[in-house]
Amino acid sequence: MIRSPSPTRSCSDVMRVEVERKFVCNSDVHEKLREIGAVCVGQCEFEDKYFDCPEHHLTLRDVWLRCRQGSWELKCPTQEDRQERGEQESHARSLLTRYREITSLPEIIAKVREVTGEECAGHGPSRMEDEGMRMEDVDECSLRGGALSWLNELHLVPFAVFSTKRCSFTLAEEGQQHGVRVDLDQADFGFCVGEIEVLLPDGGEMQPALEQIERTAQRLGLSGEKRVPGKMDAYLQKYCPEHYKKLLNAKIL
Ligand SMILES: Cc1ncc(C[n+]2csc(CCOP(=O)(O)OP(=O)(O)OP(=O)(O)O)c2C)c(N)n1
Repeated sequence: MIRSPSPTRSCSDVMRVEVERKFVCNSDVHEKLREIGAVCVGQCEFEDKYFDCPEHHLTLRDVWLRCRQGSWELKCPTQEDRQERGEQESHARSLLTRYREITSLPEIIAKVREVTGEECAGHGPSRMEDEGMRMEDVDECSLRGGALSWLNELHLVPFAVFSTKRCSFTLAEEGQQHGVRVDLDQADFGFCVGEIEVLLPDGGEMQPALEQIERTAQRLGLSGEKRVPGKMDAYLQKYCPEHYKKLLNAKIL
């Protein structure tokens, strides 16, 4: 298997917005990608370890902290999403997600503190052991990220760990400065999903990205009306049903 230089992508911005549409990955998707001129830019395999406090204060606010191959990333809702939450969404928007991505560790720690209002910290000793979590589960990421202390202090423990084999494609479009990226993911717990994705600098114009994704979906012949579940939906449903139920009830998933 070819390993791309970075499974976390090459964009060097520490803050950017990821706009994406997931799709059900059927057997003819490779052929379809070839037909529309998508170029395979590599395959890679990576492990994701997701963290939250035992009370799920982060994920219940739609904030996703993970360590991928030693690099920390935080995904949180954009300003627009916060405004739209609870309002009727347009058809196209309901299939699309937008998240701000933060990759600078000091900014991640600051954001986690802000989001939880430090709810995760300061309630006595860590509940890792109560939750059956072991420090060995965190060591690789935390050591590469600097130190264990911030995870411990904020009572953050891993709640999902899985590996993904990813095949990535780019699709250029006439008149568009940036191509669209299509990822085909195969998770090690038996789940496959495709993603059409555009990365924007923070504050970048959203509408062209939404239209580019819609055009790509049409070229791939995608017609689904319903939100397509991602790897996390499938993982939690299978391994953490109580956590999954809470997120469904809170309309996060
Ligand atoms: C369709 C949909 N996707 C994600 C969420 C929220 N969410 C759940 S887990 C989660 C974090 C993982 O995001 P995802 O885009 O699924 O990650 P991945 O597939 O590894 O792609 P990469 O980050 O490499 O581009 C989010 C944002 C949602 N509510 N609805």
